[in-house]
Amino acid sequence: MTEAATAFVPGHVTGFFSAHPDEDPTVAGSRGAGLTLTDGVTVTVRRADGDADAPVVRLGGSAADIDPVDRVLDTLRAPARVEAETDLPLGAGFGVSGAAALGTAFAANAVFDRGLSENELVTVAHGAEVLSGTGLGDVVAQARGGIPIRLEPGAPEHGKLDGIPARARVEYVTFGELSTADVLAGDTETLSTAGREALSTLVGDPTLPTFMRASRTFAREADLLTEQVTEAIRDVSDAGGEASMGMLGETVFAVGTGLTDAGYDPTVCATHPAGATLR
Ligand SMILES: Nc1ncnc2c1ncn2[C@@H]1O[C@H](COP(=O)(O)OP(=O)(O)OP(=O)(O)O)[C@@H](O)[C@H]1O
Ligand SMILES: CC(C)(CO)[C@@H](O)C(=O)[O-]
Repeated sequence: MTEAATAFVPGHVTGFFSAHPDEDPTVAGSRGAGLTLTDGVTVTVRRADGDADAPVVRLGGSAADIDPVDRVLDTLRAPARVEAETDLPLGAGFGVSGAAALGTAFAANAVFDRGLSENELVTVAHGAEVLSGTGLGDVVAQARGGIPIRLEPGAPEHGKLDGIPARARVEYVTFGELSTADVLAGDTETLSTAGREALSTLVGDPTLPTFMRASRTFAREADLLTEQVTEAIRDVSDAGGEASMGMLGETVFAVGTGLTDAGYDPTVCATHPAGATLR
């Protein structure tokens, strides 16, 4: 009997997206594109030890409420404790909740011997994330790795993914949080129109420079930019680099040394070459 299992899930920063709600959470999702990151979330699932007072989920050592993680445990009928560790900022557009859900699915399947396939586990985590309102496309992107292009929304049996064949150093700074649940619960028509245009631009030229340009146009047209984010993107541009806003957070990400060259002190990572894995 396995007592514990650990999974690693890359972070995912969305550059642009369109929202595609549906009553069926495996059909619901987003189209768009983003970067998966070597900075991610390490998730350990352990069989519950019978201490009813112990928190089910810990994030960075403290008790945490991550709704999609609870849903994954329910779906997999897994009486477990979950420990998530990450260096990524929370609530700032790095897909921490999706990563925690996907890592929980992979690790709980191993611990409780549930016998599900990767696509099935991605479907469980994607559905949990959609029902929680915390994301639409992070889970499928994090399961793929690299630089995913989400051509069709939804879990694996409905969604369709492609990718940009490139690798890059990635820099980021975060000025604050943006509530994904609030944005997704509001009127998403304007942002989705901008997201569809950005996707057609990227599909015509699936390269990193076009991804960065399409993401900047999206952020502007979707009306999501804040003053600090606008200023940082402009600074990077003035220094000859490429940056955009991480959806959905008050986050700026750049490829190469864009933020450093502009005088910022960013966190540095890289695009992640592969998707979520058990350790
Ligand atoms: N101080 C905190 N701020 C924000 N979230 C926190 C905090 N502490 C714990 N959390 C939990 O961490 C998770 C962060 O995930 P959330 O969906 O808010 O953002 P994200 O996944 O990092 O970004 P996004 O969905 O915008 O890509 C949430 O489920 C939240 O419950
Ligand atoms: C909605 C979203 C931007 C939240 O991080 C992400 O899940 C996405 O790209 O679908």
